[in-house]
Amino acid sequence: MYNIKGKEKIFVYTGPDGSGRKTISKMVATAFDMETVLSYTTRSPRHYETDGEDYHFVTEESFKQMQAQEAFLESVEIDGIHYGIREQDIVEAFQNHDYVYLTLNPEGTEKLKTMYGDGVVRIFIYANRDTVIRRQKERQDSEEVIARHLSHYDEIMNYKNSCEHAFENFDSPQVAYQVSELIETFLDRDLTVTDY
Ligand SMILES: Nc1nc2c(ncn2[C@@H]2O[C@H](COP(=O)(O)OP(=O)(O)O)[C@@H](O)[C@H]2O)c(=O)[nH]1
Ligand SMILES: Nc1ncnc2c1ncn2[C@@H]1O[C@H](COP(=O)(O)OP(=O)(O)O)[C@@H](O)[C@H]1O
Repeated sequence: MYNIKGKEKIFVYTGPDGSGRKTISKMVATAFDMETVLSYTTRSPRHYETDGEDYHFVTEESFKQMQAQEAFLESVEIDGIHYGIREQDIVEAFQNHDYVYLTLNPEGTEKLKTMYGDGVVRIFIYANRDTVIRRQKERQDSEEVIARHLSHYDEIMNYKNSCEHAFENFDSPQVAYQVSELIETFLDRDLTVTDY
């Protein structure tokens, strides 16, 4: 297991699918020196996804091989699909950045929290059921994918109160601003005032 050092933090975005976790996390990351680590998954890419940009899409066989080599820091199976974060990717991300962010389901989030304690900050992003349905329809997820995601909605919402921070995502620029303010509080800035 990778040992988190000094100022290093893992910000984990969790919450219901379609609530806007990835959208918010990307908006926030533009303002800070933080990097994400893509998961490996055995599911096929959706029409709006690209290998190496959204996920590393791999076969069942390669995933199993990676598991056998204990390559994953954390991995889960959701509805028969495997997802995992490769430990070496985390090691490399921390070589150049103090902050790494991930988008995980509550099970994976909880595993990382147990491993790293204060090194992990959980940011729960949510929206009501109708809104997540509408957003998934807008990004043209299939009825089957939407139904699968909705079957987890209530259970995922139950995780909200366990997280350090929770934001309802109506207006993404506003939420991104609020999350950025939160991340600011972790920055170890030199607060000397300079007159120009
Ligand atoms: N624990 C864990 N969860 C993951 C990982 N990669 C993705 N997830 C989460 O797994 C859930 C299911 O993902 P999926 O249905 O493919 O929807 P997606 O969020 O649009 O990719 C989502 O909540 C993802 O954020 C991972 O490596 N580990
Ligand atoms: N505040 C918002 N208002 C309207 N649409 C949004 C908002 N936040 C995200 N979206 C859109 O909703 C969809 C789901 O967002 P995404 O970030 O992919 O969710 P998640 O990562 O939680 O599954 C995307 O098409 C995204 O552009």
